[in-house]
Amino acid sequence: MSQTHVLVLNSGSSSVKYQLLDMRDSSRLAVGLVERIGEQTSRIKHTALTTGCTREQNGPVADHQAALKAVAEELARDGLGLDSPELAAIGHRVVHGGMFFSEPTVIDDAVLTEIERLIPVAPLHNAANLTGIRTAMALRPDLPHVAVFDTAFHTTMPEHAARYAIDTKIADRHRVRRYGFHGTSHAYVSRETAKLLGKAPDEVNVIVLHLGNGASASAVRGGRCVDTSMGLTPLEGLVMGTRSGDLDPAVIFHLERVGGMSMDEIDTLLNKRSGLFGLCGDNDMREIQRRIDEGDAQARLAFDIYIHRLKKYIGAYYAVLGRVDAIVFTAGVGENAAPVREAAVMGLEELGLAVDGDLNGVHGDEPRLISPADARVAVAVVPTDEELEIATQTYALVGKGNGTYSTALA
Ligand SMILES: Nc1ncnc2c1ncn2[C@@H]1O[C@H](COP(=O)(O)OP(=O)(O)O)[C@@H](O)[C@H]1O
Ligand SMILES: CC(=O)OP(=O)(O)O
Ligand SMILES: [Mg+2]
Repeated sequence: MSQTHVLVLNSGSSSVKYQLLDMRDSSRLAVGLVERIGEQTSRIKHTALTTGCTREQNGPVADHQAALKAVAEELARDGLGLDSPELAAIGHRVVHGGMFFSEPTVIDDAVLTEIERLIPVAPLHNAANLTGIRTAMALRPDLPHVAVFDTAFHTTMPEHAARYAIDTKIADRHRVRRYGFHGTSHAYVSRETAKLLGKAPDEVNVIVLHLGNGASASAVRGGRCVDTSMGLTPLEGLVMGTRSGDLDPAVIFHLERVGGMSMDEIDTLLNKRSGLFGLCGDNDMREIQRRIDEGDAQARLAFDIYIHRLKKYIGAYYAVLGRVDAIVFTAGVGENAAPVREAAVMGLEELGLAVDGDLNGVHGDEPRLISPADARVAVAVVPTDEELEIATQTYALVGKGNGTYSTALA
């Protein structure tokens, strides 16, 4: 039997998203999500596209290892288990790849060690990624497991965008630089945007706004990333669901010296109790919009701070690129929250940016333009598909192309 299936695992800090695809036509055979891992209220939602059947289970899932076992069981119930002879490879999203990985990479011991070494600079993500990989490798040690790194797409950033203005020797010794994240999404969405404009990726300059729970912006010139808003860790840049994004680094000294907080407490504050959640007690944009509609001033201010930061990055990346062909919104907030899109470009008409109210209000799953027909710069909504991109890169690497596996560390 030919091996044409790829399983993609996207292990997040408290969730595992997965997709099984048949790479002959990139069709999805099964998709699912385990969320709120480690809590009493975990939920597993699994859909087999082969039968159209969806199952949901509620109840505690203790950790990522248990979550992976549950995923394997769900797939097996539909005859799509991990023991399938049709499985060609398993692709894993890995958030931090440091300086080493600019390409998808077959995972071996050296790669595992490097992903582990990077845990301190992606604390919410790399540990979960690693558990996902180890559990899946134990279930199918015979298959190639491929890591696709969030940082990879950003390795093209020029030094003047990637370096912080601190002592070069200290920065180099500790590998302190801007790496950027969500790269798989920025790569996929910028390419799809070129397609939507009827152009080749190397012909267009795009500002991608990936607004999910984590959020980042990138400036993409001719298909290559030239700047992005996340830095050494996924904390820098935009206001996010629970992360602060940019702040004066002296805030940290102040909270430690004057506020009496420990470094761990400040870390938790900035990563888990800041952003929209810290500002108004909610991190879900749907809830924030509902509260604004009811006249809630705290939710309104949180929204305004979120938009103000977003606008500053649009302006910054406009300046970095010089010429912008499209601004594109993606991920949970970007794809669904029309008021965010409208507010983000409001007042930027002089830059050629506007949204058409009717087009912006239409909900859909397809890439679409929301700018007026005569707009100088296209404004678009392009749903991201990190899992499809990971599957495509994984399948290409394992060989169906050149037949060789390579690791960036070899
Ligand atoms: N219909 C909607 N309207 C507004 N915001 C939404 C909607 N659906 C999802 N969101 C936002 O998207 C976020 C999740 O985005 P997603 O890209 O799935 O995040 P992640 O991959 O980081 O978990 C939610 O927290 C919520 O703020
Ligand atoms: C890197 C990052 O922030 O990822 P996520 O949005 O999945 O949390
Ligand atoms: Mg995401």
